[in-house]
Amino acid sequence: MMLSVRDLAVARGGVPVLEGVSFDLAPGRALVLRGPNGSGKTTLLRTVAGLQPPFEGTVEGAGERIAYAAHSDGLKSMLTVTENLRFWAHVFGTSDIAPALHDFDLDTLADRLAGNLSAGQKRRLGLARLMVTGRPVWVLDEPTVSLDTASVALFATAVRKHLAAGGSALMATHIDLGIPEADVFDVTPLKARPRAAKQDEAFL
Ligand SMILES: Nc1ncnc2c1ncn2[C@@H]1O[C@H](COP(=O)(O)OP(=O)(O)OP(=O)(O)O)[C@@H](O)[C@H]1O
Repeated sequence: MMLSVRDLAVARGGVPVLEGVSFDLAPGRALVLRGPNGSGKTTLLRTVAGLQPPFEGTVEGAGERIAYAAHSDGLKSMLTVTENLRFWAHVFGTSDIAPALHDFDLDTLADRLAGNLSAGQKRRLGLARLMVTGRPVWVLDEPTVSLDTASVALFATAVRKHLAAGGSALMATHIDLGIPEADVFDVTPLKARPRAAKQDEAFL
């Protein structure tokens, strides 16, 4: 298994928002998280990615195998598209940025400063970064925000290529990604029951 989540409860500000979350993610599989605004999808993804500790339960197989892409694109605005990807390739110990440029239709933008890109172009670059990490588990929070229809299709193709290569993906999204083979996990029934906050987490 790439990722095993067992009886996980996740919290914001020390208050649990979801509990009893269990799922497995196998190589080559994608899992789409669904649930209304504020239901805890972002909190769950951040916990799985190791950015905050579980309130209860366990996450196995995460850590260094995860590439996490959140709402903010994390781009260096004073570097070009190519320089951004080279930077991330260096950080993650990989070298080939050509497939990432190509698959996200960034070839014609390669020499533009990231800061001068449109919102959707920035998002494409942020997602292209996932490819150069070389990491097997992609954890994506609303990956298609700002993307037009054609770019959503590019993204879906890139995810499928990643799955075909034995990678896996965990994604929160409100739209249909065009990846019909993905499994769906609705967090709505897992809303945490009210209980006392854990004081020692209030400072995280
Ligand atoms: N610092 C905080 N302290 C307490 N509660 C918080 C804090 N930050 C966020 N929350 C609450 O935690 C809940 C879960 O938020 P989260 O961002 O995980 O939801 P989401 O499912 O990703 O929502 P969306 O679909 O709107 O992105 C929300 O009700 C939110 O208001």
